[in-house]
Amino acid sequence: MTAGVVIFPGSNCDRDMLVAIERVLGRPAVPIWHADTQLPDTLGLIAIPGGFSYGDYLRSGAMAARSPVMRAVSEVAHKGMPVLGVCNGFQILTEMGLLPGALLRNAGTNFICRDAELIVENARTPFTHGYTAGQRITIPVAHHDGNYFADDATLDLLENEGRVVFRYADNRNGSARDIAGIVSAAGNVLGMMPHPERAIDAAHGGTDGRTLFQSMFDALQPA
Ligand SMILES: NC(=O)CC[C@H](N)C(=O)O
Repeated sequence: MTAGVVIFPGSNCDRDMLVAIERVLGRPAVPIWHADTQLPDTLGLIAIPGGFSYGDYLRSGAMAARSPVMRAVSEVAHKGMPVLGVCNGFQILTEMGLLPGALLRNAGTNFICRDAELIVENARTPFTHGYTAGQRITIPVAHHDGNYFADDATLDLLENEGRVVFRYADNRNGSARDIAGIVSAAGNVLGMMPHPERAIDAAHGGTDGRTLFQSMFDALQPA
């Protein structure tokens, strides 16, 4: 199984994501360029990293969502391949319609860059089964468009289906219902604003992100 990391012009967390996967999985991840139209055959997992794809023009993630490679990503996501979108990756997944809602400008309009305390709401997903429900973890955030928005009916649906995976313990960006991360109805697509790839090594100041990568890889191993 190979893990791929999609790279757009303006991505800036792609290297961190490649390194996080390599460190935790023990095998190199493959970079996938935005203009590619085909994905490698050996791919078992796709990560869409953070950054400012296409300069965040129009809206964060709007142009990346329409780039050639994302057609192929959408196809495999619909077939059940795990897809992790972090920060700009989450924005791209909502713009593609793979996840509901939108990421609006932060309440207060400031860029927020800090360690965020999260509550693990659902520890039964392929991405979070190594955590325990209710566990508090610290993962860094760095964004200006992290204010999760969806209408009330969608928010109720997400809550009722257990699709809210992470919540902010201290919500500074204004996200509806403190939502920091959600999964798709089928459970194989996770979007989250905090950066687990920035919390995998003690030198980062914390390693709470490691469990997310470990959970994903464990879920992919044949039984
Ligand atoms: N770190 C990131 O991925 C930044 C995401 C996005 N472009 C924002 O600032 O909201």
